Amino acid sequence: MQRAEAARSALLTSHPDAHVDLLHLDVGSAQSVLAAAQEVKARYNRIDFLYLNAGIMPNPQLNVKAFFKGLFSRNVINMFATAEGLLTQQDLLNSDGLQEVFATNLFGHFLLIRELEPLLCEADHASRIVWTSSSNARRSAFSMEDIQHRNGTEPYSSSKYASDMLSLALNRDKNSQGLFSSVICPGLVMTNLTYGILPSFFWTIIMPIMWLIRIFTNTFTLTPYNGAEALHWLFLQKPESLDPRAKYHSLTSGLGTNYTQPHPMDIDEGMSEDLYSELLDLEKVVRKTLSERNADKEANGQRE
Ligand SMILES: NC(=O)C1=CN([C@@H]2O[C@H](COP(=O)(O)OP(=O)(O)OC[C@H]3O[C@@H](n4cnc5c(N)ncnc54)[C@H](OP(=O)(O)O)[C@@H]3O)[C@@H](O)[C@H]2O)C=CC1
Ligand SMILES: CC(C)=CCC[C@@H](C)[C@H]1CC[C@H]2C3=C(CC[C@]12C)[C@@]1(C)CCC(=O)[C@@H](C)[C@@H]1CC3
Repeated sequence: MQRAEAARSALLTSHPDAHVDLLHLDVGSAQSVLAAAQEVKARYNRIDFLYLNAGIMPNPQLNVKAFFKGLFSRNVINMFATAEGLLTQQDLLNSDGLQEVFATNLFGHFLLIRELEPLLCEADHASRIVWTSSSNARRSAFSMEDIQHRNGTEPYSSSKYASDMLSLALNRDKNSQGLFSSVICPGLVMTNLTYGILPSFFWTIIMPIMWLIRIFTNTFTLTPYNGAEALHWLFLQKPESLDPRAKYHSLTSGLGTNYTQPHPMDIDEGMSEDLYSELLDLEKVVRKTLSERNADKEANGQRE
């Protein structure tokens, strides 16, 4: 919570009238999500905006050969914008027995939304969900037979594609109850996530090249401030005016101007509805396992 305290202090320095509450939440743990949601429900009776930004890309491996091949191909701009074919990750199982990337980037957020539905779905009041997705989300990385991506090497791409589909399904099912969901991509931003792919000194050395590439793609937003452009832009829009099938991209021009642009997502209604039901089924299993585990713990505690 130390970093959260520091962020809170910084916010209060720039906005002294703001009210900033902190809450501990590990989206990669079902138990933690349920506990945090209980706390939110106890503290508040309405949610206006829920930003689902937490995400991981563990053990990323860069395919150097594919990078140099792509560099001299006609696909070079797309390669820099989406990293298609460049990255794989090694995923692990978490304490709930779920794939960690799936659990953190998608399922934990799904469970949180489900728990907070009473605060999010009020017919007389619009609530907004915003997912931080990625231009790395790709249909071919996702399989309905393996939604957790147990058998592949691109769990990040798969989880982000799943979040795009889930957003569409939420809009279809919940717009009538006042809940609206949108998806953004912040572009390539220098954060701990990118420092996990290549070391920070390397990024510093190639920074002039990155500014040069920005002229051709505009997706190299590079700073968290620039990357947050689409989040801010969405905040200012009327939810009914937004396209549920669009991903809103933060972009930065060669001259450093920030803007937001919608791009159609490569998703279909049937598949997103199927994913939604799969997630509901998995939720039942996870809740059952948790309550059995908690009952066991209680019984053991009483025996001691
Ligand atoms: N950087 C980039 O180029 C891009 C990033 N994104 C997405 O942006 C989002 C933010 O990533 P970014 O800032 O780059 O990466 P960082 O690794 O710097 O930050 C990740 C954030 O997610 C939080 N987080 C991670 N795991 C958990 C968890 N189990 N429970 C709660 N919070 C968690 C971290 O919290 P804490 O600090 O407490 O650990 C941190 O705030 C991610 O969803 C990422 O996929 C999308 C496109 C491009
Ligand atoms: C810029 C140069 C000369 C070298 C860097 C090559 C790659 C490390 C880099 C190229 C495209 C980048 C990229 C991402 C990570 C780093 C790259 C692969 C992301 C996958 C990071 C996370 C995301 O969600 C995507 C939006 C990024 C897409 C581009």
